[in-house]
Amino acid sequence: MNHQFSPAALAAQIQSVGVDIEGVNLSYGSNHVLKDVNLAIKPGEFFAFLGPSGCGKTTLLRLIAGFNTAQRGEVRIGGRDISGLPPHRRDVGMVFQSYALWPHMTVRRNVAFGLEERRVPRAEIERRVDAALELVGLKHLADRRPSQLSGGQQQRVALARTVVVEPKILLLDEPLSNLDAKLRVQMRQELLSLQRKLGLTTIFVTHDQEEANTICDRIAVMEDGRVQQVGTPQDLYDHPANLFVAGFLGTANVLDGTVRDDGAGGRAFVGSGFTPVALPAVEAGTGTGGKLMFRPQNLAIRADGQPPAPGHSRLTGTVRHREFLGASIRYAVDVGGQLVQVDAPHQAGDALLPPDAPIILDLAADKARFLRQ
Ligand SMILES: Nc1ncnc2c1ncn2[C@@H]1O[C@H](COP(=O)(O)OP(=O)(O)OP(=O)(O)O)[C@@H](O)[C@H]1O
Repeated sequence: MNHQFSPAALAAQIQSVGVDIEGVNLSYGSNHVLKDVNLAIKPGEFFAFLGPSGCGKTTLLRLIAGFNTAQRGEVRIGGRDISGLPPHRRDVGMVFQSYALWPHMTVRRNVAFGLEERRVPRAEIERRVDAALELVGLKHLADRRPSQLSGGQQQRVALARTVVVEPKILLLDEPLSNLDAKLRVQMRQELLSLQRKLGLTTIFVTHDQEEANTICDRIAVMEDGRVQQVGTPQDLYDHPANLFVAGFLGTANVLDGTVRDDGAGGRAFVGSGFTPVALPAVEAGTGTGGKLMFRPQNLAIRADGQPPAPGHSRLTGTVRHREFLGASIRYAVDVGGQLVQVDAPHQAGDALLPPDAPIILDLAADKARFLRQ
């Protein structure tokens, strides 16, 4: 192997491979934790497992790493079934929430450790460690111990230590959760730029939708051991498959109602406190009950007397409370006994609506989604 031992050469050594998870079921005793999980992660993709605490994200990640065993199903890396392989033969690098650095070793020795275990020649170790430290911007701190580093720097050491052995897949288990809010934002951009430089297929576990949205190409939203939906952040936000996904990726307004004929050969959603909302693409028979989901920014406040704009439904309600957010005001509005949130853009000098004020809202019908559950 002709290593140049620069960050670019380290990147060139990494081959992007895909990860396929098929029909995976895993139980701890009677606790069925992963339920028929199927996922196809593409080579070079930055992919997130996103979901609330206890939904099985870490269990799935550890299954890929080889620390857990499924009762049913298969995991393939680069097309090869790795279910029978122990962790050290899977070419998988994992970064833990706690970093798991050796406290008695310098940064350099921490990063070198995996290469020493693999009995890589000393001179090659030195050069590869230099390249990995340069990649994460820590060459100047190579002789410090972990306790002499900030949280963000320790995180970078953990990353350097993982990528220096040139894994095929990088697994990150809530890697930013021990950092303060400002550093978390900075580190997520660093993670993204490192991942792009290396082109390394990366799976990132998080319960923080903003983190997943800002850095990941695609996200699998998980709930109670099942994958609810897979898509780009924008897909999931704009076209959630169900109420769980809608509510997990941002604020979701939900109105109860029923599908009815609109009298012109189409369908409309009908309920209390709003005029019928056209549902042009919905495949639900008349009389089907369901929910209409839309975002706070899909509503516009109208002055009394203005007719609804074309393609809009009219909602009438009462302001219950408001939050001043600077650039906008979020009003919580009672519409026919159901609470709806609306974001109104704010300019200096604008008057705010007080609690108990009547309010008229227009909903852009093409932004609303009919959901059966
Ligand atoms: N080693 C284990 N033995 C028994 N049960 C476990 C074990 N590890 C996890 N569990 C259980 O499996 C379920 C899923 O846990 P997991 O850690 O995968 O969730 P998670 O989505 O990663 O949550 P968090 O965000 O809190 O880490 C939980 O009910 C948990 O209690």
